[in-house]
Amino acid sequence: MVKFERVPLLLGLVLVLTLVGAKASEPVCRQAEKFSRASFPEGFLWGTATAAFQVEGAVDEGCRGPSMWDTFTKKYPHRCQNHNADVAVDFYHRYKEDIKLMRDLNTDAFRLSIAWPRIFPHGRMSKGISKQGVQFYHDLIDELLKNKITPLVTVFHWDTPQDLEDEYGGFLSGNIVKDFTEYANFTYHEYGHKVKNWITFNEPWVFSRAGYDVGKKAPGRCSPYIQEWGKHCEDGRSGFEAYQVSHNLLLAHAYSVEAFRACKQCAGGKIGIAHSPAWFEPADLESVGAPIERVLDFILGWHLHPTTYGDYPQSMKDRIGHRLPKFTEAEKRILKNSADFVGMNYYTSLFGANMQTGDSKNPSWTTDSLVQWESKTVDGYKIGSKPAGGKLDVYSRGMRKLLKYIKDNYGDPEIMITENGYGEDLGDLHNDVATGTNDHNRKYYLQRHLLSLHEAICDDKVNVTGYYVWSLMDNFEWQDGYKARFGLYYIDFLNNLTRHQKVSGKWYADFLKPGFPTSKIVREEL
Ligand SMILES: CC1=CC(=O)CC(C)(C)[C@@]1(O)/C=C/C(C)=C\C(=O)O[C@@H]1O[C@H](CO)[C@@H](O)[C@H](O)[C@H]1O
Repeated sequence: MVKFERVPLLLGLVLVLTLVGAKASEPVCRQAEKFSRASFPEGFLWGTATAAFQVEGAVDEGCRGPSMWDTFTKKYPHRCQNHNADVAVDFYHRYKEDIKLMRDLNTDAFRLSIAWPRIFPHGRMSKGISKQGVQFYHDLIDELLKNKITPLVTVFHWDTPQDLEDEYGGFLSGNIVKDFTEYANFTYHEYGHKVKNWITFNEPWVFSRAGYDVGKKAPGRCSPYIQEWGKHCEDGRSGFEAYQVSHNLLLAHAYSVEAFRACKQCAGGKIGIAHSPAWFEPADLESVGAPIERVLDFILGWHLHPTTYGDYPQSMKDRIGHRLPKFTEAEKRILKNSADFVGMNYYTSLFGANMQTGDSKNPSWTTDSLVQWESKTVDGYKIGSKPAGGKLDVYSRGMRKLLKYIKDNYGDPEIMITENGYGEDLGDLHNDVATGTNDHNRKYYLQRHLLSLHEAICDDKVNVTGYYVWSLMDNFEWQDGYKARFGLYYIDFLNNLTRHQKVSGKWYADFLKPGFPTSKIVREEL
């Protein structure tokens, strides 16, 4: 029998054992009267995200050199809606005003990217450094810090210096590893004492597949047999180049992380990659299990497996064979554990249908995975709702499932949602400010995803530490030009790029306002 006076002692022992048993990384959720930022763990970062090429403009200022996206938009205007990013939304000149908008949203974090050709206009240091470019990012970062907004810096968001494209084909060549590492290392040493959160690469899967397998994004390379885009591609080799590009990119990541970890002024900082997986549900019984595992390996494991475990997923090696480059043992060692956190950009989910055979004569990333992407099951069920004008199906559970999947399969890492947002094409009403700001669909999208995120953190105990809405404001949406709007602020392109807060922006600001009764939505309504 337990004697009364021993009870406190026993309770103390239980408490100690519980604390020892609990993982230090496990999130501590808080009770809040209303669903709001107060429902999330203390210290969670709330922000918005952008990328240099999509917002800055000023492409000829401060000695900036051209990037491959400048070339792509000028050489193939028809592949980008006849739009370019020469002015974009003029963030280069208006960043102070835009930081006020971030304050108005009650955000405390901001994801930006550095444009490589703004720092090294010709791609490498020996060919010149742009002092103005370097200064621009100092000014921007200082202004953020002055406003108590924590920067998350992406070193590379797709704007390869054109000179490196011309010299050796950019990421198609192993030469990029040295040049990228030099550039990244320069940024770490220049800004590492001010910036503690870093991302080396944005969305390697999209960069390699869309640029070098499908040909939809710069540099627009693919084989002629690729549906829809093949007719536009002047050069390329689908089923080969994307794997080579990612191989070089992964090595560039690993060597640059080694440089980051050796950089004294970067001490206390962390660095990762921003991935962009979709979640997949099986389209039929035949697709349950292995096919879904395989497509997740292809879309996420391709880059997350090497940076966690040092090599590509076995399913990719089995399927792609000699077309998948191999890492040496030394490279595997440097790749392993080369990310301090996992960045995840989440937008949508799809159904995956098992394919019996690939197309060995006409290889491509998609057929290599032996999984067909579908937006409906054979019975006609949709993965989620797609409001009129919306770019993608809305399926917030996919985000929760992916977070749990990463926790379970990649060693329970720290994760940041580095992008999440709703894109729409307003069609004929593109320039109608009232329509553009009345974006209830975006507000619902954010609400649903934040509820799923809360479940991932508080119920599944996934270690998520930040959330960034894509995007602060409408901007240059790559091959969709300015037609697709993602912002919490509407840009009036006909009226001096005036910024207008949308309904979604107002909602996010309220959600983030300390103590504000933001919303009556409860889980059952999901
Ligand atoms: C949007 C998606 C459609 C698909 O068919 C495949 C997905 C579901 C995996 C998908 O998420 C692909 C996304 C792509 C191609 C691009 C992307 O995620 O880009 C990032 O998102 C922003 C909005 O598109 C973009 O502006 C930003 O620069 C990118 O980081």
